[in-house]
Amino acid sequence: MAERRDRPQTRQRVDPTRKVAWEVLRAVEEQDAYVNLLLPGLLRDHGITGRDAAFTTELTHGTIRRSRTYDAVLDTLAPKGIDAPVRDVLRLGTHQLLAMRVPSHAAVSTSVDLTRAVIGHRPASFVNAVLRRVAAADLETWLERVAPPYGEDPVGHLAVVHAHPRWVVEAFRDALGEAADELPALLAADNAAPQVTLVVRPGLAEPDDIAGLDGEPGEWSPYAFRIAGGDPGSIPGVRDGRIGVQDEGSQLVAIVGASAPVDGADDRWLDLCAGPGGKAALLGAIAAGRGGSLVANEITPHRAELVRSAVRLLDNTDVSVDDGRTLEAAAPFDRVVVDAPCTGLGALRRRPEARWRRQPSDLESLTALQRDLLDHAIDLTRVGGLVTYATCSPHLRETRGIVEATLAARDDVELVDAATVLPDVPHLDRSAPYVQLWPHLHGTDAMFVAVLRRID
Ligand SMILES: C[S@@+](CC[C@H](N)C(=O)[O-])C[C@H]1O[C@@H](n2cnc3c(N)ncnc32)[C@H](O)[C@@H]1O
Repeated sequence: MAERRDRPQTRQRVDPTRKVAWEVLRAVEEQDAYVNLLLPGLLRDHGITGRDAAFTTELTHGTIRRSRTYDAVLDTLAPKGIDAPVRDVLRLGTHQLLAMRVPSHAAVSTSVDLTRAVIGHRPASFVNAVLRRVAAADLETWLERVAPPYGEDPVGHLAVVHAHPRWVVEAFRDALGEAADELPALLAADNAAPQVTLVVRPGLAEPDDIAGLDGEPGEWSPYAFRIAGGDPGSIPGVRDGRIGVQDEGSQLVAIVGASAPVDGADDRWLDLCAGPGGKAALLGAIAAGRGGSLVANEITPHRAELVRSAVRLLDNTDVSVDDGRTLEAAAPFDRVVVDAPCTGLGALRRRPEARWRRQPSDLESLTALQRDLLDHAIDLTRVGGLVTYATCSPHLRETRGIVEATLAARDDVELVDAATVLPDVPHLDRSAPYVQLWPHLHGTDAMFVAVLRRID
């Protein structure tokens, strides 16, 4: 009997949505899995669709985003330690109790059933006892108990309340600069699911292609259309590549890259870091409308395949698979876009696990790569041509730090005011020559853009 109780009870009735969420949490912890890659397949395999799929997605994403905050709650209730598989059941239960509208009895009993089904009988009463104590207070009350007081440790307080690592809170505070009082709003925006935005690629799609869709045009990109919901993959134009799914911030990066004023010839364009190809497809489509061509380069072969797929309708766009630090070209380019590999701290809304996986030490290798890529991009640009440098991170070492170090080291480039290229976009710090977008102000990822002109 005892042996049977210690094994998972395979015949135990278990809610498939919660079981899938638990499996994703385990894979994130044990195998460094990516939620966005793993979850859709598991939903399909288990036949979870519609409202159940939306519930599972919110349960998984929300729990992982807030996992360290929930750990602070759970550790006060179980100070002797919690085994990792049990902790994941408790994190899911805690999210249902404190952040979803799941009635307490349902959140607790389904967590107990889940424990019996996937771990065994023994921890079930422990899970029951801990979750009943979690349910005894609401989120606000728990946060007051487990977060350091704001007055004593503002960064530590915000880190727990908004579930971000301390170093990320500090990086955002530094990037906001004089607007540091917006930090709580920025952190809160990072915990909300982003709206799905389409890019209606010019010259490929017609207004008719989105006519029947429930949504509204984007605010600043003429190509953006924000949809109210549903699966964008079911839209015919998306399936055949005339329309894409692309954050409006990413569209604005491509628009700056394509529109900052250049003197003279303007028909040879390069996207140095193109995978998976969202910006390349928009840049290529804009270039095609002006009679220009694009080389879309990507170092990783499987990501270059994604670029090929994204630009498959554009006969002015060639894909190359090369290291952007050493790529050779027959002739220099009029425009080069460097959408550099970065920490991705500006897109945390999209990747629930990323905030906990990224480490400050990642900055060393990334900033060295960013410097080298920007340097080589300048080498590949003709005199008078433009280099657009972008990151989906607002971290100052990856943004201004890279641009300023490059300007200090070279006398053949000057800074162009990128913000003037987007005169209608509000909330840009127009005293600086850069564009920095923010989730809490623009509803976009926190994209950074700088433009440099080759002068010698
Ligand atoms: C931020 S992503 C680019 C996103 C892309 N522009 C888009 O909009 O879909 C950076 C890309 O740079 C690629 N990369 C990394 N190191 C590189 C290198 N040395 N040369 C060229 N590409 C590189 C990465 O594989 C990744 O696909």
